[in-house]
Amino acid sequence: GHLVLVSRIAQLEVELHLHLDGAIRPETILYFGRKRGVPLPGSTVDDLLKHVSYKTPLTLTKFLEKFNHYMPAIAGDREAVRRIAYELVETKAKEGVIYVEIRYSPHLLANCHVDPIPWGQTEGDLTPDEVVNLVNQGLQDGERDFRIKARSILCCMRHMPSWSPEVVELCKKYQNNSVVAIDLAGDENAKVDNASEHKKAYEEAERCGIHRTVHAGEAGPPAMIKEAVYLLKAERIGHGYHVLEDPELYKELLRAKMHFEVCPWSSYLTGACHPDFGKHPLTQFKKDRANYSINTDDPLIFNSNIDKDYGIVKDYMGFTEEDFKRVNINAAQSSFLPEKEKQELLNTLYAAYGMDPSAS
Ligand SMILES: O=c1[nH]cnc2c1ncn2[C@@H]1O[C@H](CO)[C@@H](O)[C@H]1O
Repeated sequence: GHLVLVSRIAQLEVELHLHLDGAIRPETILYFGRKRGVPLPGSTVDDLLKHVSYKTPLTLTKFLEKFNHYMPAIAGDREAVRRIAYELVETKAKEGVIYVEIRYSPHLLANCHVDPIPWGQTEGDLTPDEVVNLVNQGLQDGERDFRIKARSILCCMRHMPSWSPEVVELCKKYQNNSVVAIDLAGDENAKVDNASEHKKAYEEAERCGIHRTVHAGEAGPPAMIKEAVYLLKAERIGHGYHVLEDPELYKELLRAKMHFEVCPWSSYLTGACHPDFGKHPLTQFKKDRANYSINTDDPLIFNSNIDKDYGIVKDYMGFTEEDFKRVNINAAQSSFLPEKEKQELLNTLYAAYGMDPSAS
């Protein structure tokens, strides 16, 4: 009878690590490819996904090449940039996410005032600044229509230190107008000459009260995490799996309650972790009651959604409903929202989870 309806605890989620350009609907890529006459590797959703998504581990470097297949259809188009942001909020709302931080590189969606112009585009008139404006509009329209909260994080790219000064300037210009933080994404094993530009950008972010996260220790060694924390003053670590190879550092970060943005299915497909989920760093994080969230990362390329990642940790790592509550409370606590909004988010979760706020 009707009692069955209450048997499943309504699980509301908080997602902190999600790439806008790794979460585009294939239908939207096909639409803009056709509309703009940009050739794509397939003309149906299935064909396109055959090239863009995959099921067995690649290297991080090979995974990052997947973006080449479809970004030319989206980058440089105002309507497309605004729409992918809007649609991602809709997708997340349908998955039960009530607060999401969406990250992207403004430069990788632009076709002017960016050097080099990405994806082999011819020069146009969409600047990184206007990209941020368009994404903000999409996110804000999505928040209104789908009644969840969405904020954004602007990415510096490891291999493009020359873009980083503008990334932090855009964070400042749009601070708390959707934008809450700066990130450093891309291939952490790539050799970079001008890495001091990243450091300068992060110093400026700290000076201006802009929150900081860094992709580190995903495919790279624990030294990258050290650098992220102590040099770049990261408040959260994107992935961070390889922290376990430096027990001293791990102990320090546990003590400091450093937040790890864990992406289970992503970590399998990028070859970041041992393919046996029973040996995944998350099992250790769980034992140690570390501070972490569970995230999808690039659901287009990983052909996934939040249920996939929750399913993996439930089936292979023994996560229970109670564990998921704690994960999401930690995520909310480590979110980059201003204090008052963070409290509101926490209160919403406590109420939904039937928890006493003072008991956590
Ligand atoms: O798992 C990841 N590790 C490192 N970089 C990534 C990952 N997923 C996406 N990006 C990079 O971040 C850019 C901005 O969103 C993407 O274009 C991609 O190059």
